[in-house]
Amino acid sequence: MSRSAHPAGPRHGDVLPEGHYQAPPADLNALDPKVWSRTVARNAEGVATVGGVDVRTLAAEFGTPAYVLDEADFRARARAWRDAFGESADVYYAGKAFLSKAVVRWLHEEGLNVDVCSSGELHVALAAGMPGERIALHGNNKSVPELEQAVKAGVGHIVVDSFQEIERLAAIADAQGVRQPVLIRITVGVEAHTHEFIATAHEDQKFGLSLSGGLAAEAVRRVLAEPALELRGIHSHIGSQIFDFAGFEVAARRVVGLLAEVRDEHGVELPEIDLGGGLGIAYTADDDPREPAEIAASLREIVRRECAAAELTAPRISVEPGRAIVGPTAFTLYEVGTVKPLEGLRTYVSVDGGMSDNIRTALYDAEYSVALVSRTSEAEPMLARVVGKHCESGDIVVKDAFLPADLAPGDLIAVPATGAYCRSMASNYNHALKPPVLAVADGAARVIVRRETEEDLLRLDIG
Ligand SMILES: Cc1ncc(COP(=O)(O)O)c(C=O)c1O
Ligand SMILES: N[C@@H](CCCC[NH3+])C(=O)O
Repeated sequence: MSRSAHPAGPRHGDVLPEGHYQAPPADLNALDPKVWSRTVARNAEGVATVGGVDVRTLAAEFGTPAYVLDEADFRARARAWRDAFGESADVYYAGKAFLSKAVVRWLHEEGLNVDVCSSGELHVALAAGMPGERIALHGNNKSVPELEQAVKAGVGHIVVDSFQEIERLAAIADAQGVRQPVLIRITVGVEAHTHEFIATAHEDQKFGLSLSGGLAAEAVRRVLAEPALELRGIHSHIGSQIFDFAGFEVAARRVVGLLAEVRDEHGVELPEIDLGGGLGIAYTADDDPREPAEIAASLREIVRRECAAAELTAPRISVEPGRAIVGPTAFTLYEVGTVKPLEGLRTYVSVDGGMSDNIRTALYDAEYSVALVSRTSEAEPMLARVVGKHCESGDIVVKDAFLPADLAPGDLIAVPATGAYCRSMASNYNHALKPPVLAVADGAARVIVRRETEEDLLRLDIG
């Protein structure tokens, strides 16, 4: 088909009534390594491949939509974080980004720990063989059973988030006859430059205990007074999808400041600080993330400098990257169902998934890119909006992106950088079936999380 297939669709250069859009890439067939996982390429027929398997084979064998995870890339990124922080630090992969048994096994093999924030995540981590001491538990409202399970599993530490939780956890640890290591989550008052829904260190939100309001210092007093709790350190997580490193710098400085106060008031030097996760990744070619080695070097230097100034022994550092490890390693593969040009606006490309497999665009106004992957095309760029099949006009996956003007039903398109917070935030809206996660490596693909079926839905519906 040629460009004339959709004569009414706007082209690059057309004046749009609202919003902005990314400039069309110089080559619509290129798969920019900035946003695609590392083994993605096109074969001689122009079909995109990942881990040596072409996407048409994946679609034929496993159906669409599907999350396609590049195992070699995942392992390489996990290793890069591990190596960057070395033996004197701990890397906890944030399971909320995406957790499955296969992923936990890879993390275990690559020497990383796991951070979980619910009994569901804890259960998966343990079921995959992650030792309890390499798991950390988070959450602003952990239930009593969740705390009991975590203490019983011997988790390495629990990050406490309220005075009530300190009491609750002390009672549980006491009843189980153990001394539970804990960190205290504090809010350092940093306004992280990210979407307000994913910033977590300002004062007016639900996480942590405020440093400036004195709640953090009071939490230290209360934990130290509990014989069943062992205060190991302080935790700060300032938000997510952050590129500006200044926030981490301020957070590290304030956390070390609290360690100095604790030493002065209680005569104890806490051995650990956890600076959380939150490092941004490239969703489009405009994003410029930092490498783990550079991040590790900056954090170490800030902590070293601040500790030297406060005459403290530098504590062990832990970090909790989620998105930065898994985000870039997967794409979502969709089949195009309908193509609807809207005169003077843009062309709506409907795919067989939508906000049920990627809520981030609707929730955070997130930017994504997209490409035609089942073939190449020499047609002109067409300004498109990739939408799902849900009963909601906000059901948008990619707001503005250029696709070839000959795009047609049956073509496969893929949205890169969907490894984090897409499957883990997927829903059954409109009774959509959650897509499978396929792990691809060395020329072979396997299902690591299977597609939901209608029987799964009916099994839950016992009415
Ligand atoms: C406490 C904590 N640690 C780590 C993370 C992981 O963040 P990210 O996936 O942005 O690295 C989060 C989520 O933002 C979090 O709340
Ligand atoms: N789920 C969010 C980030 C929040 C991370 C958890 N604290 C996202 O998709 O960007």
